Amino acid sequence: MNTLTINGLSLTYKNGHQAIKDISLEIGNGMFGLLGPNGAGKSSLMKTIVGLQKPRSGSIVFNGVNVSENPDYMKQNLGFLPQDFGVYPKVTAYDLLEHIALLKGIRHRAERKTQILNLLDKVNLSEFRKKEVHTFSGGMRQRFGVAQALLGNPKIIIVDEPTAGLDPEERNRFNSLLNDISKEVIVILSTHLVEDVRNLCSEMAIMDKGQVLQKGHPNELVARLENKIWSKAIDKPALDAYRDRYHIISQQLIERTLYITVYSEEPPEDFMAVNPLLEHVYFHTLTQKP
Ligand SMILES: Nc1ncnc2c1ncn2[C@@H]1O[C@H](COP(=O)(O)OP(=O)(O)OP(=O)(O)O)[C@@H](O)[C@H]1O
Repeated sequence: MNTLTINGLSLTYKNGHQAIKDISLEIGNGMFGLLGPNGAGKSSLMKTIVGLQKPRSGSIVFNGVNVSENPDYMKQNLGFLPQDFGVYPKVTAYDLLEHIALLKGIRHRAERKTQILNLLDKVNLSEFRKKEVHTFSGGMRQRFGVAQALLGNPKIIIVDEPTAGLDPEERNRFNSLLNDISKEVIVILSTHLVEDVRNLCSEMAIMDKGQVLQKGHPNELVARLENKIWSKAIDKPALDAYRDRYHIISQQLIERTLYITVYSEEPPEDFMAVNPLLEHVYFHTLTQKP
């Protein structure tokens, strides 16, 4: 079992912006979802975990090793799948993996070859190993990204917004691949897609404005909202009046009718009861007054 323990972590950028505020998390094997809107601080947290930037205070301990004091240990055990690689070189999938394997310090030629062929098989790209990576579709690129992240048998894999730009079929295939690899390693998935966290993660945290506002098991967080979520179709001009009276967690136009969803411990008059979902947990958390 791998463990990542983050304790009282804070990070302030040079311009004085505090992107991480006193975060503590305990993460074990399996998929951990880090959910939050744009600018919440997810990337800042992940970059700090992998050692790309130093925290102002607090500690990150991976398998008993303090990451700030011993950054090499994290590097040796890390697989990182960024949102986008930017430029895809005109080299074949096999050759690019070979290059990355060398950078990761896999020196033994036969071992490199075995790992690369196994990984290409795992991500379903064996038949495309001689194709140049820049010709790959979005889904193929993401699967290639997983293969490079898995080179060197990492114990912790960090994945930043992995399904952005994938079509539904590619997204399902990619998600099931992540699910398979997360059994024996820590996979941290940073995303603003509630659905991906619901489908994949056994533990999660919701971040906003540099803070962790909520954490736990998705099903348990959903269960806490049982009998507290209500919905109603309203006339748009009445929205402000409802806002004054109720804790509106989201609003949605469905076939030109405006529906509001509210959080209330007591049944509000003329509202429909709604079965809580993880998206209600997310919106309720983000709209709670401090
Ligand atoms: N190098 C930097 N210097 C100053 N401020 C920064 C820097 N990087 C990020 N920030 C700010 O820190 C906050 C958190 O940014 P971060 O990229 O961590 O959020 P995020 O949750 O990953 O968002 P996104 O999903 O848009 O990537 C934002 O307000 C951002 O503008």
